[in-house]
Amino acid sequence: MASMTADLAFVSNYPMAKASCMDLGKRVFGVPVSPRIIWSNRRKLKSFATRAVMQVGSIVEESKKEECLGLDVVTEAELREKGFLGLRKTKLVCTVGPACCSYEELEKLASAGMNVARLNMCHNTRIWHQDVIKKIKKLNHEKGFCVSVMIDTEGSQIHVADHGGPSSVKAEDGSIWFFTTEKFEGCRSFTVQASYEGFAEGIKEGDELVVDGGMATFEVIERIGNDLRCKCIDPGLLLPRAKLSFWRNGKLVEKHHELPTLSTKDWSDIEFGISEGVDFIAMSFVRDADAVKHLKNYLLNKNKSIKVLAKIESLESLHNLEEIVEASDGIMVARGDLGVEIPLEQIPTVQEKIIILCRQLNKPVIVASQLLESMIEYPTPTRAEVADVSEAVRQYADALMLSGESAIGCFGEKAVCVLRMASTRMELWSREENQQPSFPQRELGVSLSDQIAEQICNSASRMANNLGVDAVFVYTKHGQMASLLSRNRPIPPIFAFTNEESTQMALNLQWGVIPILFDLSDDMDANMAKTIDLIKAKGMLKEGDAVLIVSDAIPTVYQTLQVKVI
Ligand SMILES: Nc1ncnc2c1ncn2[C@@H]1O[C@H](COP(=O)(O)OP(=O)(O)OP(=O)(O)O)[C@@H](O)[C@H]1O
Ligand SMILES: CC(=O)C(=O)O
Ligand SMILES: [K+]
Ligand SMILES: [Mg+2]
Repeated sequence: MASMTADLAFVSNYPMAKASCMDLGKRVFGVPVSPRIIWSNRRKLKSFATRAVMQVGSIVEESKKEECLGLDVVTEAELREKGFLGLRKTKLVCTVGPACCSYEELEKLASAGMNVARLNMCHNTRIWHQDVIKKIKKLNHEKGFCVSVMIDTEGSQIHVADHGGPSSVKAEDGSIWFFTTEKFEGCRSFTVQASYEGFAEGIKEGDELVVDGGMATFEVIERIGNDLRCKCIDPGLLLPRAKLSFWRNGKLVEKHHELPTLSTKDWSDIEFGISEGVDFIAMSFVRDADAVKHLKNYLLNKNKSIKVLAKIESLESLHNLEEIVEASDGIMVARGDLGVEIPLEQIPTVQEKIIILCRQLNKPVIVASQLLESMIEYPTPTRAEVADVSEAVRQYADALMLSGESAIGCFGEKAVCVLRMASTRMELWSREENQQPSFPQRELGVSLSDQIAEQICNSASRMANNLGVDAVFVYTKHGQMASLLSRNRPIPPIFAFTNEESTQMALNLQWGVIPILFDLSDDMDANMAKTIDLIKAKGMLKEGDAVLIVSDAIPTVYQTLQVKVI
């Protein structure tokens, strides 16, 4: 049987330590695979640890004046309070809206743990969004936060343009309503404006018109040109921009294929995002991989390293899930609109399936919508909401997202704290009480295109867990190895040092990764010595602490790897 061995270069000046590492590598894996690492272990290699740290200590004396560690203020505070293993791994995304758009409110969200700010281009003006982006960049620059910016496209969706009332309107059982595409000013009672011209096309008498995934339901009783006369059969509320879907014989009548994934307005919003230097573009209502590839190529041709996230929120996207995940830089499980297109009871299993697929294909995944919905109005979440949040963390999603809770709610900061506390608690439970194997290797069955990097990171993560190291340091240009390490969901946090700001901001979304902007040199020994020293100088790393180091930053070091298939 063919077996693969990797003979990898150690970045270490200590022959004795190197031999011990190799030996331990063999014992840990049972095969001679050894990632290029330098590490010291409190328990197993005490003498080497002392020597290594002393060596590093002498280097810091020389470099003290010129460097500072670009660790963000939130991580630094958390690290001081809880230590390496207490750092939160699950990332938090907050939607910015009128309730949190001031500098002070944004600062509160950032302090509470917001990693990414999301701007939904459905709402408000570009000037408003520009102002928010400026404030976030100012907070990062002046106050030492590290918050990335995401814009979320409006997409082409069939929704209520106007329902004839100022806010919500009740539809009573048996009441007759007109749904029209005719544009009119002001209110007409029992008349609802739909956003899309072709809204009534293909719709027949007897079809059901479902509002917001079940908030209210109507039966189509007559089609009159572009209008539908409908009877309310399940009373409920019509909210502004309520989503509309049609059902026939218990199946969704799919209408998205009639609409472009990126409208003219979406392209203008993308241009806006590019010029404002956003880090992520989340594409609404992605149907297949082509739209994602198109946007990615567009950005590539403009030499922009903005990450493209595909939102899974239509039935069609579920049919093409694998190709969409493959084509994108990350995924959002957009449960709000997804719940309009599939029965609600299917959401939990679909969510888990998407999270597993994203991990296999190494793409970050965000779980979004209604996580703490009741906190829009109340200062405490329901028990069911906390259970939902914890389940997403237990499934190892990369990130959790707040929508209305932060955008329009009265308790946005508190909602972030609830997410933070629930995630930290569940991460600890999974790990310490050993309820879940920390390394579910079987779930990572797929081999990615760069097998060497994949194997190094799998092995490194396993070593980090088995040896009980305090932290993993990765030196990375484009974030590849940081992301491959994160994919393994190792126990220690992953400190990713990169000299590319776009890499730093993109890694902000990845589970367990603390991205740090650092002036990497071509000398790996110097990089290691400097970064270890800088963390040590802040009192965060003590003698005897163990750090495992991986790198994809320097091509010449990378090329010293050899892989033999025997
Ligand atoms: N920039 C904004 N200005 C005004 N209101 C906003 C803004 N962003 C969000 N909101 C409000 O917060 C609510 C929740 O926001 P969010 O953008 O997450 O809605 P969503 O329906 O989940 O997203 P999507 O439209 O992408 O499906 C919205 O219904 C809207 O009322
Ligand atoms: C976030 C979003 O777009 C949704 O849940 O529909
Ligand atoms: K949107
Ligand atoms: Mg949506």
